[in-house]
Amino acid sequence: MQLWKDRLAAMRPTERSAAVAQLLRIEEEGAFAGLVGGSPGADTDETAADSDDAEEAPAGQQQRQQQQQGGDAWTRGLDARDKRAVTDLVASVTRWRRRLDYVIEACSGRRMADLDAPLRQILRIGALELVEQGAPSHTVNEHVELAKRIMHKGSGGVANFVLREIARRREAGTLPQPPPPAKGMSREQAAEALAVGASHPTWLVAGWLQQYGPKATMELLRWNNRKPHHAVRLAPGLDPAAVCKRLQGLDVAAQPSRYLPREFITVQQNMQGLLASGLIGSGQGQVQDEAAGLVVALLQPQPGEDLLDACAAPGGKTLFAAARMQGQGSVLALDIGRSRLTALRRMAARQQHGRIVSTRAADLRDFAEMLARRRRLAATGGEEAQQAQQEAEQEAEQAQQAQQGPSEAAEASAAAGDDAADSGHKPWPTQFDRVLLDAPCSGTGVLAKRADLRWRRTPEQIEHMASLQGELLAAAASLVKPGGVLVYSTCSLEASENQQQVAAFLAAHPDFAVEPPPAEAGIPAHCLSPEGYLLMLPHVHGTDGAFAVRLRRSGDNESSSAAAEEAAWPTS
Ligand SMILES: C[S@@+](CC[C@H](N)C(=O)[O-])C[C@H]1O[C@@H](n2cnc3c(N)ncnc32)[C@H](O)[C@@H]1O
Repeated sequence: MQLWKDRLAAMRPTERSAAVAQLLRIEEEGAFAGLVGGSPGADTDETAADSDDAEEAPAGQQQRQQQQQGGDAWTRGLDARDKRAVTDLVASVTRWRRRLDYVIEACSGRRMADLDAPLRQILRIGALELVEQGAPSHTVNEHVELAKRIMHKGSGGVANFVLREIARRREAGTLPQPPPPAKGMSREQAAEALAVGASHPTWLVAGWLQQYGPKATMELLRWNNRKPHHAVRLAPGLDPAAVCKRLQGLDVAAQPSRYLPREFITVQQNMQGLLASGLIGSGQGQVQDEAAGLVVALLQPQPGEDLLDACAAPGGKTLFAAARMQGQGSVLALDIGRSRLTALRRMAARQQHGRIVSTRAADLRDFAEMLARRRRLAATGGEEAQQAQQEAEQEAEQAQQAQQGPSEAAEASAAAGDDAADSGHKPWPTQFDRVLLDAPCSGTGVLAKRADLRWRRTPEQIEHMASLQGELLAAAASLVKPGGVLVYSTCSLEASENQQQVAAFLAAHPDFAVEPPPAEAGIPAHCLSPEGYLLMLPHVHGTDGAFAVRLRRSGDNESSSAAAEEAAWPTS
């Protein structure tokens, strides 16, 4: 183990030392910038709690597990308020990292890459406090001490020199500023200038400049650097106005959502007060962005229908859909991530949806292939059809046993007060009335909440995701009944993951057509693009970014459906 790790673990933690530890985890282990030592489900302002979006990094999962097991040495002894301060500090440093590095490099004449990793984090924290938060110059002493304790005297000397120089230049009004974009710059130069100033990767800004233009890009960059606000979906039957009134009494600035006023509220500030109110802890409210809610509104699940949520975990949309179905029908929540489905089942039971929600851990492509085979067998009639039916029943039972240990089954059953534990036994249909494909994506629409994501994404990943999305979309389409509805959604702002996916899908699936949402779906007109897509832009709508399209499968064109299915899933 590196020396600094031992030293960090041995010292009595402070907010700054804990922040250094977490920043190192993000930089070296790919952890995400949120939730330092908090309890799961009680995430505060800067967490991934409601960005039911981009996948959770394995390191992030490890971190959650560690926290569930009582936290780690680096936060031991810090109370909940301190931990939230650490979370905020980590998020701010992560968000402003590129700009802070620019200032540090300009003031020190050294490249960040040449400094040791812990010293980089200390300098970033110090620079943030001095440059962005107006901390008094004498706080430099504390950073110097921290550098000496975690590393050695020499590191303290570097911290002293660099941070004093930043403080001096701040007093003199000569802090180095990244050059703003100017006339005559090439597009690449303008992207670079904007990206350094707003602390984003250049390639991302260059793409947005091309797709959205300079004005919208600058607004989006500003949005991503603001402290995010959150929305909460309320349990059915709760009156948003009454809940907001109660919260206002607790000094929580809350109001009914302007997009989903009957089910959501927004919380502008004081998330701590919200958590203290017990609304989330009691299961009466779930942190969920309004844009995610609108995706479900676009899907319009109806009581009594069979619904497949094809990429369901962690389950925010599954549970909202189940709430809309009022306990009637069935919701199959499928995801490749088995452990995240366990959490989803617990939440479903807690929110009284255990009766209609069942889960399945599988790759959607394999699952679609399996059901296509079952349909083919069933279509042959006779013995083979019976075999298909038996297979379905056995399979559902096995899945139930594999996924639900006895204690969990009992818990779900008790919490739901019904036969929740048996709900998974019903064989799934081979095609569904409605299918939601909330695809794995780059998550570029949630960068305000996921400060680390902007540094983790690469153009190659987006290319890879786009190709996966195309495959998942074809698989999901095969699971839609003739006449049924397919909603494809992402929390990405990239055309390659959104509009271009739809265009490619429609070209390969003539039995599907875009269906603009009917008035009853309640989607405000200004949230829809001219093509009828749901398009939530953070800087325009004040929500997470989201894209969704509602596609209707024709009911009378069986041959083209079958042809498309055959093309997607060869029978061999
Ligand atoms: C955007 S997240 C879904 C968020 C979820 N709909 C919600 O609202 O809480 C995408 C999900 O797709 C899952 N996934 C990725 N590849 C998959 C595959 N091949 N088959 C099934 N699920 C997959 C990931 O595990 C992740 O949970």
